[in-house]
Amino acid sequence: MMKMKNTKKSFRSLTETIHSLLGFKTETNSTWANTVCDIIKSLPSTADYENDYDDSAHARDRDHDHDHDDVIISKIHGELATLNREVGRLNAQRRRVLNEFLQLKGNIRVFCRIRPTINGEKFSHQRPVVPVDSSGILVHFAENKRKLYNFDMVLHPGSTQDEVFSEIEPVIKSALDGYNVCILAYGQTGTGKTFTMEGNPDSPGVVPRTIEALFKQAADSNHTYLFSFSMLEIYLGQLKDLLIPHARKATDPLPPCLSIQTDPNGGIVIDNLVSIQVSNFNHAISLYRLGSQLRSTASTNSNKVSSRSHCMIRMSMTCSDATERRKVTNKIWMVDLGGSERVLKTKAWGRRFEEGKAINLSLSALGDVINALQRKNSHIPYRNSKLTQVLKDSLGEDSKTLMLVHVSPKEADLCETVCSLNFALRLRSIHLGKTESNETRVTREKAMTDLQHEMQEIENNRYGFIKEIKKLNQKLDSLTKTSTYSNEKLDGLLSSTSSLKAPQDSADEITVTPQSSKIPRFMKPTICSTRKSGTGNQNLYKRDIRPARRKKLPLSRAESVSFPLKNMTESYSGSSISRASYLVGLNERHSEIDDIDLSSVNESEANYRVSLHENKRVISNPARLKKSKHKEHIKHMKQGKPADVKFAGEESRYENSSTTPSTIGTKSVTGVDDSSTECDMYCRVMPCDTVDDTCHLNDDDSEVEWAVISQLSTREARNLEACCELEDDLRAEFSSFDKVILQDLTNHSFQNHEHAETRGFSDILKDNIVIMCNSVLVALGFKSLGFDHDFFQALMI
Ligand SMILES: Nc1ncnc2c1ncn2[C@@H]1O[C@H](COP(=O)(O)OP(=O)(O)OP(=O)(O)O)[C@@H](O)[C@H]1O
Repeated sequence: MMKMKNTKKSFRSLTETIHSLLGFKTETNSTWANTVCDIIKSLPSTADYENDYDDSAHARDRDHDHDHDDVIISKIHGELATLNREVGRLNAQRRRVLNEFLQLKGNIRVFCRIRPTINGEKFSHQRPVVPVDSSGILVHFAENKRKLYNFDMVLHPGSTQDEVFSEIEPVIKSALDGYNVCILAYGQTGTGKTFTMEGNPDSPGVVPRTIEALFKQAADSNHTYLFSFSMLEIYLGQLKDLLIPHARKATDPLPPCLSIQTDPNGGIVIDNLVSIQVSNFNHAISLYRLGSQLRSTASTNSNKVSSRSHCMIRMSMTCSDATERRKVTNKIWMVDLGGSERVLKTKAWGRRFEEGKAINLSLSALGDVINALQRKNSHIPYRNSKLTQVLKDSLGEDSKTLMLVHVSPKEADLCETVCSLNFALRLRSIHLGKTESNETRVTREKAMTDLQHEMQEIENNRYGFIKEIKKLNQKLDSLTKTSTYSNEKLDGLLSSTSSLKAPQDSADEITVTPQSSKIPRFMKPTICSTRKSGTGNQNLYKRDIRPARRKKLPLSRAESVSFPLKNMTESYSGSSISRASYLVGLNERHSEIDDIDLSSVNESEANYRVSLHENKRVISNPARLKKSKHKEHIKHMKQGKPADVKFAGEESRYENSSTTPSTIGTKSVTGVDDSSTECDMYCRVMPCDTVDDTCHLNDDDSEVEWAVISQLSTREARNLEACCELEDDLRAEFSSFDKVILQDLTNHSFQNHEHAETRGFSDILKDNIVIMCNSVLVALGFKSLGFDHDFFQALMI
């Protein structure tokens, strides 16, 4: 206090001193005096000093409070760190218990789902397939001939998608723990495999739920996961990438051939398979929807929209900061197997017959492999089908397999039902049934119950810790208005706490949980699923289907259209570029780039190209050019007219981007009416076929900042109308953007010439009138100067 008073005095005396100085120097130097006066004026008054003093006293008090708060905050931080460590420890324990539990349950588990009756199916006699409890099914062959089938779980006809998924969820946790996981939907055609895997918007199936759970659980964990999505089908024994449009005509370029390879660690790698890094659920689901549209389906006697192939969805995940994980990179396969069918019964012929045969053969090979695995045979016949080759590293010892066998409730299908049940039983009984003595079974079941209790305890403790963290966070919030560990995240953690469920006791009661009618956009059905729903399910699929006819999009023009391939090759090591004629420009410079981040298109796996520049981004789709357009382009080029594209043969592609940079130059396609420019950034794919071809692009590639070529083009994207459809897709996918514009670039190179050649009559008339007027004026000029026309003509000569 004394010190403060002294300071006050010294300030006062400073004013006095300056005032006295002013008096002393006034006569000698007026400028100096004025300056000093100014200083005096700007000096605070005495009252101000007093206020300052009070403020500083308060500030001191506040500082004191702050010091106190700081102590509390650092204490809370310390407690939070301890609690988080505890949660981490419990997570590790939970992982171990879960794994032990699943091992006891069996690494290969078989569930059976009975389809409910649909489309007014009626039963004249007693139901042929009756669930007796949560693990048994009674099949009535005849009046007094019945057989009981046991499974790990029986999902009765009324079981909801929620119930199905709750049984599957533990294996998803295993996937995040680094195990390869395989979920297979098996069964006769029309028994609901696709329904289980894909579901519908009201009751989404295993695939969307699994993807959602993966992202959610990964976000709740303490680690960073990188997910990538792939989708393929095995049709007539051939692998087809479902993220690349299929060739439809003989002249269409073939998509790259997929081949199954084994890496040095014994893992399976599918060469050329597109694998797109997905950053969130919406992104993955949009790709799933796109892939579903390309599935091979057909109408058969048994199912209106029958899958004629095995559809395989792969979510790969990499987590390098979790040492306790089984593998750094692992995957989860979700497979909608083709329907097993008796070809005689379905009366299939021709292609349908071939498809049925191929499906049956691969299913039989799958059965052999799982059977051999269960028996622990030294030889596992993986090589007998493409299906088992692809799943080789996800079916064995170190992975978790879940087979969902589907059966029909119809008496007419009894034969197929028994075949499916026997198939499933063959897989299951080997490790659990016949070879297991009663004593072992009791011990196993006891161990499982113990683990369940242990898991419950872990979850309770974890819950307690998380609640504690939440409270501390709130306290911290009130002190600092910031929190290191958001409560939303904690809410997620709390809701994700799970326990190992005991099998349900009663399966007889059929209850259908009403589903929410509010469905997220990504759950809206695909065209394929809408078709698949058939008449019986029309109420379930209420997608805003595109109008049958669409107005053509006006061509948007770009001042300069460029595609910085040379930069692309730096950021991406993809293997090929598809021929493409269409362009998508996005006008919005949006900050939520992560939402559409297709930038991490995988290594050497396909037709995707990514270029990343500062802020802008463009999405372009590779679509094939019409043959006629190729010819036109070539013709124009030969005539020396500006052309922006060169074409060569049909089949060849850039095989390796590292060989292409030197062949890719730049050339402008400017000269297009810029007043009509609608996009401020463009991207185009250069449809060069051979490495020798030179694709010219604009030197000024600053306009293209983000270039993502994805398979967003549908197979029909060959004309503008199809582009309109594509535009719809894009709008849906990237609704956060202001505008999505498609541009038919194939017309670009011709626009100048067309401009000259297609001038209207009015333009020609206007030109002629101008010439006439000029002539009259010149003539009048000469006349007025006194020269006659002879003189003028002489001049002209
Ligand atoms: N649990 C269920 N609840 C309601 N409808 C179902 C259920 N299971 C199947 N369905 C309906 O049965 C029909 C056939 O199902 P789905 O197409 O999924 O069979 P599938 O086994 O995939 O046939 P395929 O092998 O021929 O492709 C569909 O209309 C589907 O909506």
